[in-house]
Amino acid sequence: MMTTHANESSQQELTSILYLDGVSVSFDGFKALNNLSFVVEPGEMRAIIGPNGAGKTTMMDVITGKTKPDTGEVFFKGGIDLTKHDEAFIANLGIGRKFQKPTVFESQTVFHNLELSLKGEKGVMTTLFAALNDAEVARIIDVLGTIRLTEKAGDLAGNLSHGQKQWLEIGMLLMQDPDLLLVDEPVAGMTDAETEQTAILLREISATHSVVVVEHDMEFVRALKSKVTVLHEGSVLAEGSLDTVQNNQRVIEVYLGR
Ligand SMILES: Nc1ncnc2c1ncn2[C@@H]1O[C@H](COP(=O)(O)OP(=O)(O)OP(=O)(O)O)[C@@H](O)[C@H]1O
Repeated sequence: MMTTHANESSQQELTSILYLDGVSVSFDGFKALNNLSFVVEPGEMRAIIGPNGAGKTTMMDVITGKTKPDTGEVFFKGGIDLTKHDEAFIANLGIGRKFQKPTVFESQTVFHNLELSLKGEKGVMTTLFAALNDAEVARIIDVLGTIRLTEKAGDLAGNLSHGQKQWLEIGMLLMQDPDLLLVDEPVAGMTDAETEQTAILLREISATHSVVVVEHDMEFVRALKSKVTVLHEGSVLAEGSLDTVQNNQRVIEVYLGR
């Protein structure tokens, strides 16, 4: 008879939005990920924390197909084996990634940045001259509201504050309507007010999308009110509410207490 654990695992594999099991990645013999396993449920927001070098970026790289794991399983939406696909294909499957540094088109307006991100692979030249249909305009207006940039729609992206550029880039991801958003250190360099707004904004987004956020700022992580996974040396050290992991002795030793 199969063990209960195996049955539970395969059940989670089928119903989860993101499923990592036993994932290892080595660089020249150094294990950046070491038997990493965690599961994100549909509609969940998850914060990933951990010291420098814990493997957070490598984990994102594995999910988005930039790095192939040496061993382990990575599944999206139940049955899609992400280890079998490249980055472009995975992005089209509905996984949007926001890197730490914003990469908006500075010489274009906020509105146009969102327009250029519309799904449909129209190509930049076509998009520049194609008229938007009503549904597309409505969608851009909706996203402008979500990212708090309605008033800035006609401004050049280059004139936005650092925090607003981060929001615009989140908006550009939202235009593609991904099922899963991966957000890397969104509040680094933000003002306190922007950081607070970003937590509210991501919580709103998580009502309709699954979101994985990597972040060091504990006050921000608390404001996300999500389950937290602590990585250390390429594995999960602890998982649970922020209060639970903050009181975990091992977490205090390797990360929070330093
Ligand atoms: N391409 C690579 N070649 C060699 N070593 C690498 C490579 N990428 C990552 N590493 C190493 O793997 C480990 C994990 O790195 P990773 O960037 O995933 O950690 P991190 O948790 O994102 O750290 P940080 O919080 O500093 O961004 C580090 O020790 C890093 O030096």
